[in-house]
Amino acid sequence: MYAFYSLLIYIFYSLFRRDGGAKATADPRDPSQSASCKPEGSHRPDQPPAELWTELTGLVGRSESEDDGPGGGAEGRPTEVSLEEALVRLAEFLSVQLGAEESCGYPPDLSKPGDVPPLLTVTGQLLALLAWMRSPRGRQALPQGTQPASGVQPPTPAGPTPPEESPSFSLRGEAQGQQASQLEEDQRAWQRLEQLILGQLEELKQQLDLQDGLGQLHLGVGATDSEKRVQHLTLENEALKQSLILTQDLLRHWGPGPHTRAPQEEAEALVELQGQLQEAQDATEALRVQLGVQEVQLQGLQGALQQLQQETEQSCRRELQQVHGQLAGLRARMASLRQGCGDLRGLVSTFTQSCQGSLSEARGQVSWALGALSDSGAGTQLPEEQLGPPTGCPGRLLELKGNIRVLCRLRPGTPSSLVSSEPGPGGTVTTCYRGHQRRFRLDWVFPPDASQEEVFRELEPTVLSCLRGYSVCIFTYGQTGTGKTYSMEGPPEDPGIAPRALQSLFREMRPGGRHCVTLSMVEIYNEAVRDLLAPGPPQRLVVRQGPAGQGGLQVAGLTYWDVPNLETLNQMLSLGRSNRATAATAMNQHSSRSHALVTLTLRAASPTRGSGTAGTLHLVDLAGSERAWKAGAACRARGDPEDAQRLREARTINRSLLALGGVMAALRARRPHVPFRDSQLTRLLQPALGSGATVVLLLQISTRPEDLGETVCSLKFAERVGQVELGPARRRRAPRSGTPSSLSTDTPFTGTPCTPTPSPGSPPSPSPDSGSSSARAPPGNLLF
Ligand SMILES: Nc1ncnc2c1ncn2[C@@H]1O[C@H](COP(=O)(O)OP(=O)(O)OP(=O)(O)O)[C@@H](O)[C@H]1O
Repeated sequence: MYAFYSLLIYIFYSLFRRDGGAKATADPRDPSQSASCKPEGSHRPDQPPAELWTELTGLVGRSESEDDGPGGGAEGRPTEVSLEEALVRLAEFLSVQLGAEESCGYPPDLSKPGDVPPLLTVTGQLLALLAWMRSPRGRQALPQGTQPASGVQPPTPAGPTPPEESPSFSLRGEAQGQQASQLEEDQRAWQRLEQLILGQLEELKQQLDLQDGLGQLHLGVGATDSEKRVQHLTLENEALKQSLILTQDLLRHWGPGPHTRAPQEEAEALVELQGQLQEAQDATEALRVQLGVQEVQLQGLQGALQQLQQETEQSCRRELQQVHGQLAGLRARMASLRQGCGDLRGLVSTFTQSCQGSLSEARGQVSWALGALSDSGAGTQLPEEQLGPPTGCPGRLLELKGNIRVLCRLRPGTPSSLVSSEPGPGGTVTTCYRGHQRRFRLDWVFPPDASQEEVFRELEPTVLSCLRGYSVCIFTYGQTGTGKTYSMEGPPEDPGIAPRALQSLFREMRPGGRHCVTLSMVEIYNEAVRDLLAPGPPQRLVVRQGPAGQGGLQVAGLTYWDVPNLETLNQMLSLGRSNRATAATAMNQHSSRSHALVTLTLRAASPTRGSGTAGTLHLVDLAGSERAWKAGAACRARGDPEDAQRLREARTINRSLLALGGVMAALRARRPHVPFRDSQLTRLLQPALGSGATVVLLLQISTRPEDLGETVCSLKFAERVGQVELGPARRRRAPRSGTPSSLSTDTPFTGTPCTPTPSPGSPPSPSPDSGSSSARAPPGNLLF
């Protein structure tokens, strides 16, 4: 029982100390402090009843220790027990207590109001009070009730606007009225509860007094068990009394008490608080508005900054692009200047060489003339080649014109808007391929209706320069079926470049002249070099490098024919053509499946004891380029049993043409290494493409839309070839009377001796009316 009352006191103390602890500490009359001063420890029973008892006494002990205050020392201070924990302990204790009473044989009859133990009643009331105090209303009312009247400050003069002046006065007045009435109601409820608890405590006190009297009666009698129990109860009663007194003090002190603050004051305080709240809200709102304005300003500034950054970036980019453009322009200008400088250098060098050539030629002429005069008297006529350049030969102009020229001839056929041309010198071909328009400039463009005569007229000066010792190479290049063979050979009724060139050369040479013409003709079929003018069936020839120091190439077994006249030459050419490999392709019924190389050497003996000239004319009819997939598809569509053969031919042709492109690219870039050895074609063309040679590329293109891809490729190749510089054209000197072996390295093919036979597939035998052709038999391996 003692513990129970102590616990009750503790609960009260905890309740009120938590709610008004600060004030209780500050108040010297604080009952909790007086409670803590009470020597409750001395009232504890000598024999602890159970664990629960220990715990409860521990709780009380803790509350006492806590009550020691700040001066009590923090060392060994037990942890604070929560109110909830105390309540749980109280409930447990009650159940134990009731159980003990039941076990004693006089259980209380709870159905009768008179039999309900006052302890239970008081506890119930306390718990009800506790529940009310923890409710929102209790929380609201309790602090006000426990605050001393002095704590309420009267409204200051500088406080909020008087209610009469405030527009929200009526509303606030209503709120204040409601709060005041609620306060009064709570106060009345509190007083009722207080009265009730006090009454019950009084009843409890009376019962305790009764028990106390009984205890004193028994205390003096003896020391039986009942007496001991009575003594114990007496002590417990004593403790209860003290607890009761303490509880009353607590209630008196911490109860609502008389309200010192009038409702009017409360209302004024409320108004003031509301005013302060309103002010705070206004200030907050103003700050919020200010914040919003500053945020807007910040956003504006950020936007401006971003715009400024973008503008700066754009202007920087523009300037950078301009600088790039200027740089590119300057680079291009520098390149063109460099090129112009190179051209000028070339021209100067050409001109110098030309002058030197002319000078030496003049010297030779003078010396020859002097020799002739001394040998045969003043009436001796000068040889015709020394009288001046042949008619139609522009002489030095040819050298200055450039050593590589690219001409383009359009094959007749369906005109297409995808390929257009501006014919004539410096003409252009414009293609529109895959939506991309491209313009190619060439040295000369022949329209589809250009005649063979027109084409040759442009080439004739170059051809005739061979008579003066120049090395000239004319080759036709283009897609299969575009007219390469037509342009080079031509039909008998409309001959092409080769027959016209030979005719022109023999016309210029004049019968009885000092020129000696030799001829050789080979084809390259599937990378095999074959002699088309061999007396027997065409044999595969071996091409190899000449002995060190002599340079050039060796083509072992190649026949080399002296041609006395044009008729014999034409006969031999037609024989060689007939030996050439042809086959039907998708684009051409008589497609040349090999590259054909005709080489004519024109040696002019010098009238003096000096060296003569040795001009060379290479006429090359290349096999047509054909895309492999196209060739394969065409073969399959035709159902040709020799499909594989055609496909192989197409691949070999393309490979060798690719090698030719590689050689042209290396020459154009002036690389130290030119890959002449990549194919048999480039190996054989090496002398014709060497330094000082004159090269004419006749590009054949188709205007058909389906051939547009190949046409563009061919034009690109021609463009690359046009950029090659072989240096100024140079004349070749030949020994005064030499054999082919003594010719310079660009002298064409020489061959092993053979006896001409009239059988088909071999060179024609000499005929009395047409002169004679004879195969030369140079000593040993002959140079190419
Ligand atoms: N300018 C032209 N005028 C008239 N006919 C032409 C012309 N060009 C080409 N042809 C004709 O086109 C056909 C193919 O010509 P050609 O054999 O010369 O082509 P190619 O380029 O040599 O083909 P391939 O590379 O397959 O040998 C021939 O029948 C030829 O008569």
